[in-house]
Amino acid sequence: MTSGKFITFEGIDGAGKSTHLEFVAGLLREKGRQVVVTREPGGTPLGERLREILLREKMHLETEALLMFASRREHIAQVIEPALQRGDWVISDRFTDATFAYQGGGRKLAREKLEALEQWVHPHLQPDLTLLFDVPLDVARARLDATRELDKFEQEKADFFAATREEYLRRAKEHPARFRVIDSTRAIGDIQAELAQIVSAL
Ligand SMILES: Nc1ncnc2c1ncn2[C@@H]1O[C@H](COP(=O)(O)OP(=O)(O)OP(=O)(O)O)[C@@H](O)[C@H]1O
Ligand SMILES: Cc1cn([C@H]2C[C@H](O)[C@@H](COP(=O)(O)O)O2)c(=O)[nH]c1=O
Repeated sequence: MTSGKFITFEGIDGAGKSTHLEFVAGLLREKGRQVVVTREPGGTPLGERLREILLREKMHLETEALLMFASRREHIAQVIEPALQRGDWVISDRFTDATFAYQGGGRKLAREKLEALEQWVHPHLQPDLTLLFDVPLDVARARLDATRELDKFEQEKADFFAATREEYLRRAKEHPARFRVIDSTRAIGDIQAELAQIVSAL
């Protein structure tokens, strides 16, 4: 059995990450891999119910961080770990970097608290590769406005997203072996050409 890998997609809302999930999954399937595509918050029946609450209801910032990690605990137990143990590849639309970026950067929750939760919930699990889709705020906002009704996070102001993006980029610098920063302002075809190179090197 080949060993599976864990790939996460990250970026501020509207950066374009979801556009490329199935493309990367398709590349891996062409190479004969079994691929599980999932997301956070969500990915399990309980996680999807938590997602509904998290994306709609206002709450204390610590409640929000705890619910993100509660959803994640279930996701790891029910989906991520079983898939990796089977030798499948897992692609998740967001994981713990999102909590550091949104609840830490955006909402200013102390990083030490998030590190403690990370140690509790997944002390031995980290993505093998994190693709960070990076765009300036105005580009992300224009993409969102063109597409849909905005959820609780998407309605946040520019300074929230500036801090979220900054924390993503800080983490990418902190973990250079794991992160690949993708310039997501480019045409979709150009981004996919880069993704194909990254995947073939895995
Ligand atoms: N490189 C690109 N150029 C132009 N438009 C793009 C590009 N990438 C994505 N888009 C468009 O931007 C919109 C948002 O993309 P997408 O849903 O992939 O973003 P996202 O980062 O997953 O957002 P969210 O996290 O809020 O779900 C979509 O309409 C998509 O077609
Ligand atoms: C995992 C995670 C997510 N969020 C936020 C980020 C997004 O605004 C939503 C998820 O929606 P998406 O469009 O499907 O990406 O939730 C967060 O604040 N903290 C997290 O840990």
